[in-house]
Amino acid sequence: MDHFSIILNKVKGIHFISQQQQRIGLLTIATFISACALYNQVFKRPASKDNCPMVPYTDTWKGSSMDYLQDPRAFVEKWTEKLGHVYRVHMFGQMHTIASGKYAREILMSDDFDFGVGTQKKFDIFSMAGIFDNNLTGAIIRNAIVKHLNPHLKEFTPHVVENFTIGFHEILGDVTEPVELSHLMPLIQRMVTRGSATVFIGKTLCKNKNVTSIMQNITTDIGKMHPRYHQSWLMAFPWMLRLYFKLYGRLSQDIKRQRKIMLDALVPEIDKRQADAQNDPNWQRPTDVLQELIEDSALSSGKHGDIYTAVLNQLLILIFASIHTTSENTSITLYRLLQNPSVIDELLQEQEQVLRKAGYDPKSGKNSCEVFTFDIIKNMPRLDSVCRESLRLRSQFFELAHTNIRDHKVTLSNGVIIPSDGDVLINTWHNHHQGGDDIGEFNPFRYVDTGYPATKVGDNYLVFGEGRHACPGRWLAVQEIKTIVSMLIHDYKFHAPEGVVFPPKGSGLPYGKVIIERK
Ligand code: HEM
Repeated sequence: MDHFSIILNKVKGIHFISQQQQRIGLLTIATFISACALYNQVFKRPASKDNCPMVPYTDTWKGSSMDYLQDPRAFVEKWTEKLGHVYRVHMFGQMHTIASGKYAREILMSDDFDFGVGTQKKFDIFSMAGIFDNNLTGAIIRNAIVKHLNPHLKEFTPHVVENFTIGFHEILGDVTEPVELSHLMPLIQRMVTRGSATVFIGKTLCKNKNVTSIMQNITTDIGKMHPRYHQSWLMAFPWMLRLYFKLYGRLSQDIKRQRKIMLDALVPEIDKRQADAQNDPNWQRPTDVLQELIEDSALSSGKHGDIYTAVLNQLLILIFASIHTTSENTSITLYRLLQNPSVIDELLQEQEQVLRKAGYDPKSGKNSCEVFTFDIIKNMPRLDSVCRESLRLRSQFFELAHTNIRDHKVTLSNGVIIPSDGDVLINTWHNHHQGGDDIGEFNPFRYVDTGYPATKVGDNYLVFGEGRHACPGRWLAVQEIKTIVSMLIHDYKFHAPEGVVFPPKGSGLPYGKVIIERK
């Protein structure tokens, strides 16, 4: 089967007029795109006039992609040592500038570079989710989080904790006998989804299982359709990759079905809220993100389509940014604890002290729903440090793609030129490994009393980015991670009978069987 038939089969539900027309159309597009790609690679290589060193490569199409993917850690360490903080690597069909040290900050702090544009070139999850809003802006969701979610975290916490418990029971029931899990992710994803759903869509909609199932799985489901898993050759053709993303979002029956389920739930809820706000004198305004979006003047202006579609698209952006990221990082923290069980004991001692000080009897058998309030969690510096250390040590290498969005070149302070539309990857691994001799080790209480909580971004902690676009949801994320860890270690005993593996490549997500037993 040729490449174009394969794309067609992968992009579900394509219905063109005839097979022959499909082929002619796609071959024409592909020939044009390949010619442009070749032109870009041969004639538009970034100027070497800026003396930026480059990782040598022989394969014009793959560049250094395979070397990097096979052993990213060795690749990053070798070339950073040889070439320094800023160098070029040809990967995934194009030249990238790699930046570490202070140059990472220079990129992240600059308005000339954009994370959204850079990321979408590699994985345009918005198009793949059927979001085709030309006026799309991240400012709306950022505003809803910064102005309305973060200030209310404390009051959200009881509902979030209650829903973590519901999520736990949905997956594991009462755990009357020890339960074996092949991986922690499904449990954590459900807990994070249930907890986040109360904050995002409110106390009524969060009970809709069809909606929460989509919230939990849509990022992974779309991720699995990325060509890197089934048509990796497409990665060498950035233009074709973009075409694939768009076609998938336009034609996938799965996406159409998921959007319809979400809309079927959202439309009556939005209608009801709008009617109640107008007609019910005793109406109590919900404090969730959904209400902020309904009232957002830009979304109701019609510029982003009808209000229902506009709100759905913003909620999807929020879901993509939050559920999978928080679930992954909660699992990473828990696997670190499973790898270092003595740290769990130390965290339990901290819990006991904090709970006693707050007037709880830790042995009273009270369930964790009631005890883990916002203030209790805030008073656990050792837990916070474990969290920061676990996230810092995550296997991440060249991340946070940023594109020069200006129509002119940008020159970094060392003279390196980033052409218009040029891409920079941040060498997170290098920055996260700057410090003392033990910086590569898991030192759980490294950050206790240092003034560096898990939410504080910095040059050597880029988990949440840095600068004006640093993750606005990190307070909720860290609060969720710490609460889930606290609840689980408070009520259950955990162990990993076959050990835990932190793979140095791929997603970098740790794995290992886990046995959970009620205390
Ligand atoms: C551990 C979990 C999370 C991680 C690791 C994470 C990481 C990130 C990173 C690296 C960025 C890009 C920052 C930059 O451009 O410099 C980002 C942006 C963003 N995150 Fe998070 N995030 C997490 C959880 C959340 C949560 C829970 C929310 C929502 C409540 C959220 C909402 C956003 C939004 C809206 C942006 C875009 C900000 C903008 O463009 O101005 N994230 N996040």
